[in-house]
Amino acid sequence: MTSMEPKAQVEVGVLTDRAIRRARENGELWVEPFDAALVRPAALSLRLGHEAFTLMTTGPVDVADRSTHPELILKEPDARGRLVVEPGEVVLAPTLEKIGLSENLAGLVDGTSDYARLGISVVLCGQVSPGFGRDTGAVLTLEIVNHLRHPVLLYPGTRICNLMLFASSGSELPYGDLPHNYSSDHSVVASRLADHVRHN
Ligand SMILES: Nc1ccn([C@H]2C[C@H](O)[C@@H](COP(=O)(O)OP(=O)(O)OP(=O)(O)O)O2)c(=O)n1
Repeated sequence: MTSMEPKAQVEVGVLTDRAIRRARENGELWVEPFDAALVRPAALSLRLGHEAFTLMTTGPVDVADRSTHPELILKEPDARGRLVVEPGEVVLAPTLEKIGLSENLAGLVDGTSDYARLGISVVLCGQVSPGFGRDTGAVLTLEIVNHLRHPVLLYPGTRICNLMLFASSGSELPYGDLPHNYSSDHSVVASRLADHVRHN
């Protein structure tokens, strides 16, 4: 992808379907792979990627101490390519799409209501900063939790969350310029919290 310099003005407020398509056309928004059916009335849907990791703890987690953080254990799909999530398990999985936002856009990502109604949380409603993925594109990381008493089977490659996009007034320090950022991640990356949490 080419670097995204702030270009034409995007519409103010939440980007609706027409504005999302326009933002893609004028380079404010980059999505790969893109499917026109992902564009919703006021959001861009994203699909579950093909890799998943379970968060495995062996003891208490001190957020400031990386050695205590949960380990990311790769999960194999079942024989039919489905992702099995056990009750109470926390699974990190990338979106299928890599996205890139110019400095003029910000986003909020949340699971779709279809999943919430089944007792499955997909993401802890994350904010996506202006400039996220601007240089190379980056996946978003989903934190999938099964709140039911039995396993659930998920289908990689299918729609799982919605990214609401907002026109911003242009960030002075875009996310990709911050240290310790997730702006070039092409797969799930463990929490970097230990790098910047304050030790008292
Ligand atoms: N489910 C999500 C939500 C967000 N992000 C990406 C987009 C955000 O721009 C970036 C950082 O999100 P944070 O909420 O951690 O924002 P901070 O501003 O605190 O960034 P950091 O923690 O990297 O300093 O991670 C993600 O990959 N998956």
